[in-house]
Amino acid sequence: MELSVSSPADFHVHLRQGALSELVAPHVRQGGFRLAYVMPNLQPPITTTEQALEYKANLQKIDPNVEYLMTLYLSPSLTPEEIKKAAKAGIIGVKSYPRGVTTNSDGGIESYETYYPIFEAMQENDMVLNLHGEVPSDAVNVSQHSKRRRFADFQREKNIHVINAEPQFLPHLFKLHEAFPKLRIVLEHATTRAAVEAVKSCGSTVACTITAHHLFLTVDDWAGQSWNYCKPVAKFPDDREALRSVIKEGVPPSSANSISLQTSLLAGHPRFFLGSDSAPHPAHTKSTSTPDHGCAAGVYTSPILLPLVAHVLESFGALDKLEGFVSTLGRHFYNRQLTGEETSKKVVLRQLPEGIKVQERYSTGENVVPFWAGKLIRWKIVGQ
Ligand SMILES: NC(=O)N[C@@H](CC(=O)O)C(=O)O
Repeated sequence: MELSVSSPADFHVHLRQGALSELVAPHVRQGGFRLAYVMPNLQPPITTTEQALEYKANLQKIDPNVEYLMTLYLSPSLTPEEIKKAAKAGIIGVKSYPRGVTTNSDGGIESYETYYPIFEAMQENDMVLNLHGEVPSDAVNVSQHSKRRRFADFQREKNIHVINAEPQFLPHLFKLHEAFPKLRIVLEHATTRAAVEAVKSCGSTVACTITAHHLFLTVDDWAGQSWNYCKPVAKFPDDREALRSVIKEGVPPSSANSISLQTSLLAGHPRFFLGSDSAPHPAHTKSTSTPDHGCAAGVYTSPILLPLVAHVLESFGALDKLEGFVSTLGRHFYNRQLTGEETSKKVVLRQLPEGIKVQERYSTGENVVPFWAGKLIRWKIVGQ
């Protein structure tokens, strides 16, 4: 059996810098994708229009055949004037990382209200706010435990940890949406039923990305297995079920905005689409850790992305939603609809009942291990 998909688009991908970028940027195409929405958490982070355009030019040198959509990193140096400039230069979004929750988030934000003038400018200039939807953990550590602590101290703690960090973030999403109803907001890489329900309950300006790996994994798969460790961490089976169900959901045309009846019924919920959060790390930072520093957070899916998504959608009976999930719906939200000519440029997948093994690692100067390494996938790209 063969399937074809029009111009797949990955609406959340980490393409890194330097030698790692040289290795991983070409994997966007190799994985079947034509558009990459590029994350700005480099070192130093991408905080200005100039930096974003320079980064884009570097990526274009590595692979000119991908459309790169650029983002800025939300930080105190960003101003409403810079937002206007960025929008004019074709930069699409601003990514918010709460301080300290994930890779390169030390310069991340501590309070959303501080940034209201930025969000106002983004709303006016039709830029997208991309949210890493977790609040920082405040679990008591061992050394604090050993000190004498008053009851009031315990009450003040919010008991936040990797499992509840996403649900605890959702009030911020509601507040932002209420304050800026016209601002397009994407809750990135949702992992919980609570997040799915929250996004559904918001208006048409709020959407949500889902990764391929979160459709496979639950907590049992990363506890003790560093290659599957990413932020937000995969949650419980019921949460994974919610992610799978919303992809399968067909919706009536009234709530599908301008998407046609036929497309909306075939495509799944119109505000949930793929953002792989493909996040490569040098292999040694994933496989070893010290008592002070755990392993790096991030799962790498770019080189196998389209076959991987087809494989997992097939496993839960959603193969008919593939094109909506990886192309049409995200493109619709981001106003990157295809022209007639582009629609006819298809990526073709062939089903391999016996499966094909995922490569164990990718190397040049750097060495990166992909998700599902050594395991079988039932789909292969045969034309693009
Ligand atoms: N997802 C991850 O675990 N890691 C991402 C950062 C992020 O998006 O959280 C990375 O840049 O490595």
